[in-house]
Amino acid sequence: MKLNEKGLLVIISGPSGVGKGTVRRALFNKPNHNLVYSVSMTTRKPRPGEVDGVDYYFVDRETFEKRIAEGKFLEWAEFVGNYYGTPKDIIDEELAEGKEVVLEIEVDGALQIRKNVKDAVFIFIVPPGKQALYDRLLKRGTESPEIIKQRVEKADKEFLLAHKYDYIVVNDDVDNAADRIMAIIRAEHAKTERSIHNYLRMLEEK
Ligand SMILES: Nc1nc2c(ncn2[C@@H]2O[C@H](COP(=O)(O)OP(=O)(O)O)[C@@H](O)[C@H]2O)c(=O)[nH]1
Ligand SMILES: Nc1ncnc2c1ncn2[C@@H]1O[C@H](COP(=O)(O)OP(=O)(O)O)[C@@H](O)[C@H]1O
Repeated sequence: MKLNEKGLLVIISGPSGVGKGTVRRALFNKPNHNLVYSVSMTTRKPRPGEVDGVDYYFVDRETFEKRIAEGKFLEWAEFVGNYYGTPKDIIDEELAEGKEVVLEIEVDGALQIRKNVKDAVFIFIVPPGKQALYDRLLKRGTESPEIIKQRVEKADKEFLLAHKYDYIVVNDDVDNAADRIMAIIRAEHAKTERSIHNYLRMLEEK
């Protein structure tokens, strides 16, 4: 029985260092899901251990700007000195296949999608306290103190837009946060319009 013919965009945002990547990896390790991760394109330099095509598509500014001009992004934004964008073509294919496509993106980009896409659920991840952001970025050790400062300052502005999201998830414990996101995705699938659409398709296939 195929009940998820109609794809869903799952937008996960939240300030740098809140644990988006960590929670997303825990989410993908859960059993029985139909999730795929949308690999973004960025002009940021790879961190040690990051793999091109897995964590991001790493490109230079010229390549990124050419892609903007060609309309190749579902959304894009500049974040603390670098471009980040969601490649469009692959997402269209995955949604048509009924997949749940997870985007881990910052607030400007999420709000662009809010305007243009109907089948999307918006989740904002918050830390258990303000100091936690700074502590987590420091512990991760991938950014210089100056960039950490800029990212934490940026977080204050991002919090002001959190009310535009459908759900807030506190990342106190990674596994609990991933469970809550999975519950949100399940609930989204059971919404009437989506369920009726999928149910009728299922009857047609019989
Ligand atoms: N708008 C937009 N933001 C993105 C995209 N990919 C990543 N981001 C966001 O850009 C910000 C910086 O990402 P990154 O440099 O990897 O730092 P990290 O989130 O602290 O690991 C984060 O908020 C990401 O969620 C994208 O395709 N579009
Ligand atoms: N619930 C949590 N409790 C403690 N540390 C966490 C938690 N979630 C993530 N971290 C740590 O915080 C740091 C930032 O997490 P990361 O997933 O890279 O954040 P983001 O992708 O939002 O920038 C990492 O070192 C990660 O191990």
